[in-house]
Amino acid sequence: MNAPLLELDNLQMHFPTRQGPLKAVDGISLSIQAGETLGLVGESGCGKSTLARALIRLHRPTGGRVLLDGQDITTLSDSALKPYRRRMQMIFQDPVAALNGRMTVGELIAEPLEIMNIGTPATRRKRVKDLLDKVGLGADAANRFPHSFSGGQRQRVGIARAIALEPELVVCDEPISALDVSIQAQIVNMLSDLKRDTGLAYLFITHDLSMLRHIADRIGVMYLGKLVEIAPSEALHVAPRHPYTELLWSAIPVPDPAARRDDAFETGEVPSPLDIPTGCRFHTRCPYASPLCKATEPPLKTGADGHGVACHHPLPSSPSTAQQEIEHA
Ligand SMILES: Nc1ncnc2c1ncn2[C@@H]1O[C@H](COP(=O)(O)OP(=O)(O)OP(=O)(O)O)[C@@H](O)[C@H]1O
Repeated sequence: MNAPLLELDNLQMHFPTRQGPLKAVDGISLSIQAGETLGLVGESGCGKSTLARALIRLHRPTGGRVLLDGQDITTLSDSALKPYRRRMQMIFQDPVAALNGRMTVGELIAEPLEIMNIGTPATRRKRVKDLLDKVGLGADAANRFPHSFSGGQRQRVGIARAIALEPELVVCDEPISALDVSIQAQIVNMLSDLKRDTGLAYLFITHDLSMLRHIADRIGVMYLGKLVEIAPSEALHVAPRHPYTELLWSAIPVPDPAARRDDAFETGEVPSPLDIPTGCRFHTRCPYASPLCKATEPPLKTGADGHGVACHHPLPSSPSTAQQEIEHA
């Protein structure tokens, strides 16, 4: 396997609060290969956005390392980061909301090029036109203001701006969750086409697990600031090994009521990241928890098949394996 495009080594992002450190990201190691789509899932508040922001250095991590192409960028100053910034971009839920409403779409898309001193005004105008074309907006969109656009069109503007500098990694933080269902598929297909055409990699954060199955090469599952499972997308859907992943999957709506799975177990409350349980942080909600789980945090162990799980009592990797395990017991 090639050296990863991006590598996180025990990354931490703790926020100081009056009640003590809030451990939003609490020691995550993972890598993203060039051209790969890594999906990231987990309940609200588990630290997905914080991880995304720390890895593209919108936050300065409080511990661990971020390596881009082997270069340690964890603590680089803003000026030293500049050449790395163009290689990693982010798409937000409503990217235009955060931008200057007085700028035209053309100005918004050209802005990253200007900041990086790329091209002349004329070549930038040409590039904006090409980018608008690429995201399915006509060239006349350049002179309009984003607030006059629909949600789907605004997301296209956000994507054009994100890809203006030809990044190698784009972090997509819930890019479709605010859009009508009919528009969601168009945006996802466009992102897939861009990946096919340019070979860029995505970190894709979403609550839409069924969609992720189709677009992600691998999926990571986060719980209370930790990565509890990571595996090739299909393996994670067909044979999740962490009880928390099983819980997430059991919550996916099934179209055919007759095929609906029983609720795996009562979900209970997610503990506060200000007061993380001892041992395995999922043990307070886990039906399989043993005294070991309460006492000792399980490390993430990855098998030869690339399936990693952090659990003392992982679920069997497939029904046949389960049978073998029973036979050998
Ligand atoms: N700047 C900050 N200061 C203090 N706490 C923060 C800050 N940013 C995030 N948090 C806290 O960190 C935790 C993780 O938040 P984060 O937004 O990363 O979760 P998330 O998994 O992305 O949630 P969602 O799916 O709702 O977007 C939450 O408890 C949140 O309140």
